[in-house]
Amino acid sequence: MPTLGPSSTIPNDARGAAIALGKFDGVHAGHQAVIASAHQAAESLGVPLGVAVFEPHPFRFFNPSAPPFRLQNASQRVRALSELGVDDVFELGFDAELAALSDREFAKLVLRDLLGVAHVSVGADFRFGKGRCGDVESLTRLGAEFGFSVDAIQPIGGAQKISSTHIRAALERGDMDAVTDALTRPWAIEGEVLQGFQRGRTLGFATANVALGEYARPRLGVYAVRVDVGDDVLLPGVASVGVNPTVGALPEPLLEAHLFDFSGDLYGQTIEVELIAFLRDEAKFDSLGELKRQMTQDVIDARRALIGS
Ligand SMILES: Cc1cc2nc3c(=O)[nH]c(=O)nc-3n(C[C@H](O)[C@H](O)[C@H](O)COP(=O)(O)O)c2cc1C
Ligand SMILES: Nc1ncnc2c1ncn2[C@@H]1O[C@H](COP(=O)(O)OP(=O)(O)O)[C@@H](O)[C@H]1O
Repeated sequence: MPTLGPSSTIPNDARGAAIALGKFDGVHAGHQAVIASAHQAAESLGVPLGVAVFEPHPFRFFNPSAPPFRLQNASQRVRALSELGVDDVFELGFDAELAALSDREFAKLVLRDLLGVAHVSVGADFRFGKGRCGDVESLTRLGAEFGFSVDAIQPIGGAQKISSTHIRAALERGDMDAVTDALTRPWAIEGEVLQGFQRGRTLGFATANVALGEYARPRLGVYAVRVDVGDDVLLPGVASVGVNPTVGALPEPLLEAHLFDFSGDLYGQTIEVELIAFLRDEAKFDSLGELKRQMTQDVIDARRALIGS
């Protein structure tokens, strides 16, 4: 999907929506509350429901060499938003031109001229415009000037407020129950299956390898997983997220998923791997025989962890 800029145009029937505006990386329970507020406005105004997101993530734009941190790729976000009943997702290209707009210019050029919004819902701590100059108060004032209503939604989750930062911290601890609760769905890595060193099949555990790319790094180790190999059926399996110290460490952690009771060819296909439960930390074994013994045990542990999940 091409990203939109202040000089883009959108189809006429997509204009005039009630939108939720933000980064929405993860589409977690807190984001869902903001989108529900826009949904209500869309229904009462009789207009489409839209979500406007920034792509790339503004943090990435300002910190090009920061470590990977994303909870979702752009197509996972679009799918999660469609499941909430969102009619249109507007990806606003976050570049030097957009970053330089003042809060008033953003409201005028993007919200009024480009999208023609009827309503905007944001999180209460939403900031926008050059140097984060705009906030809910200025957005509300600009809405009155440019003809849209504004709602700001307080964070949900009480003292332990649900946030992308809190989810990333839970991923680093391997606390997949906390991650799944906050996201309202398991965390999943989507990517193309790459060629590895072909050692897996000789060990008796063929593994479909997916690069982590822009995804946040979860705790390194072994997980019980469910894998969508492209037909919306979830296949059970066990996966390692690690650098494989036993066979000579990789420069970057890699996701390797072994699917139970499966023997197809997945190279080049896009698969989505849901990390359901953390089983153990990655270890360096003295021999391939010991690694293989542990992997056999991992399969048993993963099968058990997947029962009832
Ligand atoms: C369930 C599972 C657990 C694994 N645990 C470890 C581990 O603890 N230490 C390690 O060095 N590699 C571990 N690995 C990675 C293997 O070293 C790797 O899959 C194997 O070398 C095949 O690599 P290849 O796909 O590049 O051929 C694990 C892999 C799987 C599927
Ligand atoms: N049960 C399975 N789980 C995962 N991948 C499998 C399975 N059966 C066959 N495959 C295929 O085998 C490939 C992995 O084989 P492997 O020997 O581990 O090589 P690689 O080093 O490329 O990971 C996968 O990418 C997939 O195409």
